[in-house]
Amino acid sequence: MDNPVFQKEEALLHSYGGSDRGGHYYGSLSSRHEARHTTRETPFMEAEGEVLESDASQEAPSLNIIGLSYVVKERVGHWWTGSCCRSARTKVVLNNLCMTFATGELTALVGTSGSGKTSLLDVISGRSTGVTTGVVSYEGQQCTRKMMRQKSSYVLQADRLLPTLTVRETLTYMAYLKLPGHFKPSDINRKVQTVITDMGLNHVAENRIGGAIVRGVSGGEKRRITIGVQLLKDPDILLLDEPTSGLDAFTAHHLVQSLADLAHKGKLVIMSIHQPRSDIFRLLDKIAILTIGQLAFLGRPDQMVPYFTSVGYSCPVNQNPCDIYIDLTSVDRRTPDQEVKTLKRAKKLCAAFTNNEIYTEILKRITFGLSQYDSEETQGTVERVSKSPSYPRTFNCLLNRMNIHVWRNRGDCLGRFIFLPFFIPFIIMFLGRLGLNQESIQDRLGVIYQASQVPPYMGIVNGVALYPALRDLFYREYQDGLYSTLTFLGVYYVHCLPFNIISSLVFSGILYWSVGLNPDLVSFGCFILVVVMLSQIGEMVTVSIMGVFRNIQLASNATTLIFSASGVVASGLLRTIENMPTVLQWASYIAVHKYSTAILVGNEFHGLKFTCPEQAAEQCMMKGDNFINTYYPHALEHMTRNFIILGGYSTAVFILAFIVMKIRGIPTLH
Ligand SMILES: Nc1ncnc2c1ncn2[C@@H]1O[C@H](COP(=O)(O)OP(=O)(O)OP(=O)(O)O)[C@@H](O)[C@H]1O
Repeated sequence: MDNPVFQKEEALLHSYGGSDRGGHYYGSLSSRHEARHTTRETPFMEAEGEVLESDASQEAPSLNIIGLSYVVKERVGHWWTGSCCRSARTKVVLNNLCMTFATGELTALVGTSGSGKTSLLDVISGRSTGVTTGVVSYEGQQCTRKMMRQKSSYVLQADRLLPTLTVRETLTYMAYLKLPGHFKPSDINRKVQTVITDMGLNHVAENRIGGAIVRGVSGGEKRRITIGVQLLKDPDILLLDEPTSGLDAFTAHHLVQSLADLAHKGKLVIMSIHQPRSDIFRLLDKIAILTIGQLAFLGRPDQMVPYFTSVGYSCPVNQNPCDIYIDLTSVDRRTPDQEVKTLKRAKKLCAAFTNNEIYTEILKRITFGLSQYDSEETQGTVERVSKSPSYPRTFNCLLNRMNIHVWRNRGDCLGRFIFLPFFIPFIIMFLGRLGLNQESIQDRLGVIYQASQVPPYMGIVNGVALYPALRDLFYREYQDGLYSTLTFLGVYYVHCLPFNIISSLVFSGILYWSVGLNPDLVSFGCFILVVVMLSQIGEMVTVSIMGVFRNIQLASNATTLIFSASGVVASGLLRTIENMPTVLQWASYIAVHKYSTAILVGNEFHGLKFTCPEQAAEQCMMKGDNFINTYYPHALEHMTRNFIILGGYSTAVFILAFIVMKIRGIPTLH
């Protein structure tokens, strides 16, 4: 420990401290030693003596990982046991990794499924959910989640793009969300064009992305767009999880060639890949083989065969070394005997690597890299100050994107405008034109029941059709730190309002005058307002319930049940509320239909006079106001109050959707 450089490194690492949940998400060097899960020792001490002899002309590594362990908790048992009652099993996903990555290099993380490649990228990018110990540093400084989100961009395995937008539109909207507010539209267009050119997307720039039904760009082009989205911010570090998965050999080769070009232009690029073909292998600057969360090799591709040959595993002629050595380090879990045998071999290979001079050189480079930045100015954690776009710009951009998405999607658009009015012919056929005889009282109640039941259902249908795709995109963009949950829900609320107003106007306008409801213009206005509010409430309740149940089917069933129950129990149209059991009478107070029906009944019957056959005059309800006083006693005097409650409902369900999303959190996306 006499070595001055190493002492400084120790001091720097100790000063980081902190826990996984704090501002610094990697533990200190001391916690690394405590949390070590194997008996394998990192030969820091051997490296220490040689640090000052390290070749100073060597390029300083940028991203260093020192003694990184990552532990997650797995819940064991069936879901119905409840998450609180299920026992939790601790799983060590990454075990004491020491790695170094340099700017200007493309490094591939390879290894069999479950070896820890994605988890390592999650930890580096600051998206891990488990407990992390050890140190990740960039340019000599302890990384925080915030810092890594600013400096790095992470391309997930799955493309999450809106199928209705063109390639250029997708990148332009993302540029508005990602780039600082001082970027003018002309700067943004220039930036987007540069990314389109860099990613080789010029020939499809004006094409729609497309989806399962409408054919758009190819799978490889989608991958390039996803990568392009992450390049808009011009990140120092680009992380990619399986960028070639699902691509044919030719497209995969070209994609990796683009990544290598990017790296050679001055970026630090790390990608995970299952089993690179030999043509891809040749494009890599570094390769890391992971197995059982440990490092079996990290070095240049040309070091691989000599290294494995030196530990007793040569590569047959004309074979892809990657295929051979990934298989060699894999654990075969098909039979217990095979598992024991291959696990032993994998552990032996990991231990052998840590005793090899390539590994010692890695440790020297880590220490050398840390010493490069160990100056007064770079002490501590410095986070790049990045100006975000202004709130109105973000809001406007999201709103435009959502509206374009709906307008371009024939199904969503027709759903928004046509579903609600679609009910009109059915209701007209069923009831015909209302007169003012005694039977018309029952018929009017039928129209009121339909007018208060159908709009929330249409809200549910529209919410289920549109919201999930936008929510998936939101999860992705939220993880990139682009905007908040409140902004997303606010934009969704504002975007659906005009659609609900237009469809409610059409629905109410035709229905009201066709069947001949109360011909008073104020009553007509109140009728429209109730229909708009019910549509909006229906859609926002669906959004809230989809926050509770991420399963769309479950959420739509639950929302339908809620509104059915509300209509049956609280409208008073099927059974008078006073005749119901006390518990249901109380429950009706929280049901939206109690207030909407009272408004619609008061609105419809006020001032109407009904005819009555002379012989049955005593059983007749001659005045509409008498009907109101008998069955909805306070409907007229509480009209304003009921409207305020309905307005409060719209706000309450919005707040509920926000709270639910906050409590449920954002799922880890892959
Ligand atoms: N949050 C988590 N909860 C439970 N298990 C986890 C969690 N994160 C990772 N694991 C487990 O850790 C192991 C490594 O997962 P990881 O996704 O990193 O592997 P991988 O090498 O990327 O695999 P693949 O190539 O199949 O994507 C797996 O067994 C996985 O189930």
